[in-house]
Amino acid sequence: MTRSRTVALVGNPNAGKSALFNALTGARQKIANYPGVTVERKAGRLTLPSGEPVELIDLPGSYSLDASSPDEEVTRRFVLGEFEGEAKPEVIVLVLDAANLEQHLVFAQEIIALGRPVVVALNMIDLAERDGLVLDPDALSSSLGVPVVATVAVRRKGLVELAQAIADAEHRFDDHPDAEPQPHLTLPERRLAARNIAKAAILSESKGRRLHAGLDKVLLNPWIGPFILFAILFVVFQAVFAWADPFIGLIEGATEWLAGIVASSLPDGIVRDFITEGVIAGVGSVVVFLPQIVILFAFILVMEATGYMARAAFLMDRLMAGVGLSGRSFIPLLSSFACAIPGIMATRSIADPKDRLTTILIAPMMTCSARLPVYAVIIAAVIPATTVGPGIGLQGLVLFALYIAGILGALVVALVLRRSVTKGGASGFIMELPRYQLPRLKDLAIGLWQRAWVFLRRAGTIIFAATVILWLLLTFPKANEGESQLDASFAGQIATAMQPVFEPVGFNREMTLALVPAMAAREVAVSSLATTYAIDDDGSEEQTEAALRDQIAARWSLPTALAFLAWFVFAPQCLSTIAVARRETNGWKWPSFMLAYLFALAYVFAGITYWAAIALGL
Ligand SMILES: Nc1nc2c(ncn2[C@@H]2O[C@H](COP(=O)(O)OP(=O)(O)OP(=O)(O)O)[C@@H](O)[C@H]2O)c(=O)[nH]1
Ligand SMILES: [Mg+2]
Repeated sequence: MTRSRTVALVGNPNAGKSALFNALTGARQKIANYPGVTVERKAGRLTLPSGEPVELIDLPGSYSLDASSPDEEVTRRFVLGEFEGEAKPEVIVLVLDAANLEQHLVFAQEIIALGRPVVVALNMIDLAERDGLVLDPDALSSSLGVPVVATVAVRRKGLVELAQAIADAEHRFDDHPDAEPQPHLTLPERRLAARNIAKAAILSESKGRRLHAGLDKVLLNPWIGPFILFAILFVVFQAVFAWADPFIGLIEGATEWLAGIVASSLPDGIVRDFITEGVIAGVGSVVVFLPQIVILFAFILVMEATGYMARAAFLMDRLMAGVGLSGRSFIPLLSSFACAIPGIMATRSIADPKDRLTTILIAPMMTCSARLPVYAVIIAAVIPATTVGPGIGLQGLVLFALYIAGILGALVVALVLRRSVTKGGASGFIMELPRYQLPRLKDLAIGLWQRAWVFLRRAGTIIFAATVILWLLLTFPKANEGESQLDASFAGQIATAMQPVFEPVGFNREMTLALVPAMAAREVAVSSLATTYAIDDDGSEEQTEAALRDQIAARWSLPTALAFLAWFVFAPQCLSTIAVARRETNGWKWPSFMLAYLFALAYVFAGITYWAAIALGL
């Protein structure tokens, strides 16, 4: 009995092997637009044009014959005939993605060098053409020394030609069975050769595609790429301070004007106090940060729209793998820079439950936009607006450092969690990179408007409510003659009771007090301080963000202010985040864990910052 001959489909992940397999055999293998779909070999029957049946084997995608993962191992063993009782495949069909030819040629050379009969299926030529790339299969064939057939697996194009080439390859090899394996090339040598072969196969390439390829070469370069990303982020945080000032001035002017009108038109009394100290000082002190939030999001939206953000994710993938997370966690973590709530919801796209849990647990450490007002007001108050280099403002630098502190903290925590409570292997991830595009002004405007609206709505609802409650607690009971209102009030009493806990990390009583309403939303810390100082400082007529800044500058020492900033890098100051974490993890166990470890981190880091600053004589 003669065993039917076998033909194997080999190539990089996502080249379209399974799609070709299905088209050639009528099978229904799972295909999908991401690498690593096929993880086992699957056999089917292919009838050659001569009517002769052969066994076609679909193999997992692979980057190299030096297998690193179990699925790649299957491919290697099959191609080299290492499976017990199975012969080597008679013909290897090497499936290449025409749109990513250079990358795919790296592995292709390794296969061709085996000296076995090979037919190249130059697949996805439709995508290449869509991108403005016209390839010459004959040129490719003469560089590689094997037949090349252009195919579009999903549209059944080139299938007959491919089957014929398979039949021919078999016979040609039967005639010259003595083909010698070629000398082994190292990976860098194969990379270089891949570039030259790919270049030689290009008939024409549109200007746009060349530009995009050139951009990617720079932006995704393993050395230059991260540097550029870092530089861009650096500029963003500089801009948040440098560009916002005139706009902040406008809003401040408007608040002052409003406060003036209220002060002169309302009679002295509780209503006037409520409006000036509670609403205008409290809510107004938060609204003033709108320009900074808009600037931050303008940058983020532009990076998303141009396709740069996906490249940033790609660059971060290796870093993420280093701490046991996959690049899949990047997008959820990135959304957490706006707010941890959508970020935690976005983790639903992470298949591995432990990957997902780890991502949820660290998401609150990404600096959400609610922290920006807190950071901004304290930085403006205690960090001098000097420059530390050409065009580098110290305030922007400190803000940048706070964002980095949150990211580093998250990475370290992920590393620890992945070795302890959420132990497990990291899953690989390679993402499709979208094409570069110029952002559309209209989309940008809509995106910014949405962000601004979310922020203003928060100011009008949750921040307003928390400020009003705090104002009531600060205003009653009324102080006796000679007593300070802060000491006498309910809020003051609460703060005094909590103070022993926070005294060791350098917090003063107003800061301690601000922590409580800030559980509703972090920005409330700002409005709370503003209201507290407005009530405490009855002499002043000015009750704006500028006044708050002056109060902080006058009353807080630098170590105290830095400790407060360090606290907010980590503290899980937001009940809605905890509630979402509960919903997404189906229970209180993980949210409680999250609360506990984040508060502990916040406390420890505030303390370290405070005492280190004192030791440094700041
Ligand atoms: N436009 C176009 N899409 C294709 C073509 N061939 C495959 N695809 C698509 O490319 C994606 C990947 O195809 P698969 O067949 O799963 O790729 P694979 O090589 O088996 O990938 P792994 O199993 O992960 O190694 C799927 O979304 C296919 O629909 C083609 O010629 N043209
Ligand atoms: Mg497959």
